[in-house]
Amino acid sequence: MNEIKIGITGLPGSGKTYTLKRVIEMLGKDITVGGMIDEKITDGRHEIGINVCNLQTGEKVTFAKPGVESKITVGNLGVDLSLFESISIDAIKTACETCDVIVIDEVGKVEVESQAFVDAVKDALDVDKPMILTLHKKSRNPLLQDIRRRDDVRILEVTPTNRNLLPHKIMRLMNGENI
Ligand SMILES: Nc1ncnc2c1ncn2[C@@H]1O[C@H](COP(=O)(O)OP(=O)(O)OP(=O)(O)O)[C@@H](O)[C@H]1O
Repeated sequence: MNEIKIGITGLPGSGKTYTLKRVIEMLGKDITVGGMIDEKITDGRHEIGINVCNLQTGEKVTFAKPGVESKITVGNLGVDLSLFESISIDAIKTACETCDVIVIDEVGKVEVESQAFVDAVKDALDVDKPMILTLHKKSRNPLLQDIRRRDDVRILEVTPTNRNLLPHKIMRLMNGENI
């Protein structure tokens, strides 16, 4: 597999995580995928929490929930960065050491508040392995700006029109096609 790094970007709710999950399914069981993924919890109408999951072990923790006192918030959810770090940092480091493909979902406004996460993402970008990241589209955070400027990261935007095709395009890029 090609050692390509792909950044999936797009507006909130455009389908970045969905695209990433489709690609992971399409990679199949013979490829080991590691890293972390954010998962929104809803009650059908409102977001009531955010989990961070270790893709390899399945371990997960709810790091944003109502009632958590924090300077960092997402709507009415308070963010506990130390809970976020308790899963994400080890998941990224282990993926860099042991997996075929590294996944980081997502490099977003909340996540970049964690310096340990920022450092882990920077280290992962220097590993010679295929990598897929999802990226907040508008944030001007320095890490996101750096990733957008790197010439070894191919940035692809999910839109309502391309969202069913994009996983196939990503697979072709990972298989070394020059498209
Ligand atoms: N290609 C698709 N086909 C069907 N449903 C989709 C598709 N892409 C996304 N969705 C649905 O749209 C919703 C939002 O998708 P998703 O969570 O992937 O967006 P996101 O860009 O990661 O959002 P956020 O910016 O909030 O993290 C989800 O309920 C998802 O299941």
